[in-house]
Amino acid sequence: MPEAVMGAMMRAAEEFFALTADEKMAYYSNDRKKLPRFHTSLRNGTGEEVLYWRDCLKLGCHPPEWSDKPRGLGAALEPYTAAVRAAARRVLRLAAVGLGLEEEHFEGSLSGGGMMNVNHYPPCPDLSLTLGAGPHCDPGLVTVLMENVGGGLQILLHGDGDAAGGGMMWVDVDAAPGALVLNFGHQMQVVSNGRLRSAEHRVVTSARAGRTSLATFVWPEPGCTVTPAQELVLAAGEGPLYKPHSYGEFLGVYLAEGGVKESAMAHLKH
Ligand SMILES: O=C(O)CCC(=O)C(=O)O
Ligand SMILES: [Fe+2]
Repeated sequence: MPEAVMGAMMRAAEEFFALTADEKMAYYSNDRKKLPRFHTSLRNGTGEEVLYWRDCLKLGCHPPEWSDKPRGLGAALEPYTAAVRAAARRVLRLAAVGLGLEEEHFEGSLSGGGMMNVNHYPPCPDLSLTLGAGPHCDPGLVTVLMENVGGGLQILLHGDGDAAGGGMMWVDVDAAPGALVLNFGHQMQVVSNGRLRSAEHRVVTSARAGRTSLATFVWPEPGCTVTPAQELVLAAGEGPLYKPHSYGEFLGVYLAEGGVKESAMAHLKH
């Protein structure tokens, strides 16, 4: 992806979070369906042991639109979204071939939807009290992530079950400067009938520096019915692990469940 396209988008995101609180709050809403929407501190509530320190601007990508301050955001959004979708399409074609499916399997309405999280995690003086974002999987097919400061994103590794903690541990995603990070979401696990798993991830805070990240989600159109790929189900003779479902309906359930992998996937299992 052209560095100028990535740089302009990141600068615009940083400028948004540098606006006054009043300017940002013009977009504040608790209505999960609204776009664009500014919100803060994922799942912060009473009785939780950890506080989530994140501000987030949620943007629609179809079409990408922004006409307010900062002006650079409106100009940067379209070329960035187009480049990200092109990168995601390449990865989806490779994934399809790797799974033994037609190269075009994910094209069309299966990958025709999406949106973007523009995230900002302020620096935090006491890391034991906060997370940037709690453990979750993304709901769609693939997420393309760009960050301005390395470090913060962690992924849950599933070991062999012998190690302490049941073989699970959080590991840092150590991306090279300027690299994009891609992770699969729930719908990839469904289509691949469990061969490619949705990746559980979280974000830890830093005492030194704030961090801005852009997560662009590529997912099915809301009216699309998602099923495990027939070829995979038949080839393995194993039966479909997941039920056919409307993506729009699943997204409603996912948002209500707060991103916990088991409860979201329980709605899809046969
Ligand atoms: O900031 C990050 O590295 C991850 C953000 C994320 O997981 C999300 O927006 O879904
Ligand atoms: Fe995520």
